[in-house]
Amino acid sequence: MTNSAHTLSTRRTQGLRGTITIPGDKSISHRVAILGGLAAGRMTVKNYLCSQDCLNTLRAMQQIGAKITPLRETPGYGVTDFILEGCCMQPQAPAQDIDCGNSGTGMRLLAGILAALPFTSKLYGDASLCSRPMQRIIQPLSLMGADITALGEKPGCAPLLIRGTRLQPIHYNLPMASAQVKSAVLLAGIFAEGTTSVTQPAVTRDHTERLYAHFGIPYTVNGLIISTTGPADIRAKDITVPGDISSAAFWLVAATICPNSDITLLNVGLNETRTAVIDVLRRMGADIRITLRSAEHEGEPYGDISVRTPARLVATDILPEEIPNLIDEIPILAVAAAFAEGTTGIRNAKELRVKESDRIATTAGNLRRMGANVEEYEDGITVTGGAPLHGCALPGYGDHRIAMSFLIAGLNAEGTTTLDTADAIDTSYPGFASHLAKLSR
Ligand SMILES: O=C(O)C1=C[C@@H](OP(=O)(O)O)[C@@H](O)[C@H](O)C1
Ligand SMILES: C=C(OP(=O)(O)O)C(=O)O
Repeated sequence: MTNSAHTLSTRRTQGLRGTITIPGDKSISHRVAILGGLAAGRMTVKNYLCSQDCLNTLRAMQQIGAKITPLRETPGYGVTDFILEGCCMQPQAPAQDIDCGNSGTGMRLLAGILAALPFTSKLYGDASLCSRPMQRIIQPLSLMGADITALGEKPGCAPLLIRGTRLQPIHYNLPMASAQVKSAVLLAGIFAEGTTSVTQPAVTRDHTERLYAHFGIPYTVNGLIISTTGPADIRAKDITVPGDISSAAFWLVAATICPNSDITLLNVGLNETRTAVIDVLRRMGADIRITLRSAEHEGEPYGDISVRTPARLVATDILPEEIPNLIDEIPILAVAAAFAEGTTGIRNAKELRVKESDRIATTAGNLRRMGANVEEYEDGITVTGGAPLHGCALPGYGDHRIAMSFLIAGLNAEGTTTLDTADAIDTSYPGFASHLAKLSR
């Protein structure tokens, strides 16, 4: 691997070897900052993800009154362990506008609580975030009585001006399988008097619900309907964040497509609403072994994963119900598909068009540039494997998952693969480059 300003490059490896510890889960870290930052009391947070997205959410909570005391700092990475003292539901108005950076999760979840707090706040982000749809949270929150104005150049987009007010409970039918929208409504529901519920069209990641159990916030799950009853108290309680399976996914694929690989990933979250990537890779023939360390550790299962190069890789169709549970892993799964015999179908995934980049277009475009056979559809792609990939200079589109996916593709491609805007990787996986260097030595 080579490295300059904002580009990173990879070349064909002799195989990946070694053991790494996967950094904290991004989705859980955002939610711990928000709920812990509102809670009554002090809690110890361990293994928080020190990525730009999650640091922005933590800073937002500090702006409204949460306090942080660092406990452990990993040089070059950040403070993963700290004491978080919540504002005990008595937040203060932020002195400055709140920067959500590149994070859809941060902005949408924060909007859910700020809509109910007794002050005006403004959420902004980078160019990518300010082009992503916010109407999907403005609509249900407005039904609850929220006063949110989208100030962006693009209609329905950030910056968001939020004038906090008293909210009413609602029942909301989620029009898309989005854990962010579900969570924004459920977070607002903590403040509304009565029962707020959300019916999701398919199972989406359930970290919000698990954290409600952890922090003593009332909630029920009845099939696809999740309900909470407010106003609720939040009791501070220590927590350790498991490793992020969406970050582990890059190595699951790397050790599957590169001959002579044998790696172990420690401390990976194995919540079943997140593990569809493992099911799909196993169907394709990947040799993945799991050692469960704990079936329920503070509400989330986690374990170690060993991966080694399989004999052969075959195509599969990703099922519609699997899509929400591997939505962020689709670019790297598409890379795996380029190494599989046959045609892999990835459809029913039009949500990918509104991520940090249009991931249908950016994944298809970069695979084609490397020589893969790809068909693009409105709701996904098909990839026919077998054509050898060749390295080239590729756009990263400022999208962390696109940059990491194609750096992994470069590990089994002819020549050099270079990604621009690779600094975006810090959005979710600071330490990716050093893990790459460690495993592919
Ligand atoms: O709730 C969350 O933490 C997330 C939900 C997903 O987004 P959607 O809810 O928009 O599908 C995912 O893409 C994102 O990285 C994190
Ligand atoms: C889509 C992602 O995150 P967010 O929506 O929080 O920006 C992601 O991490 O791939």
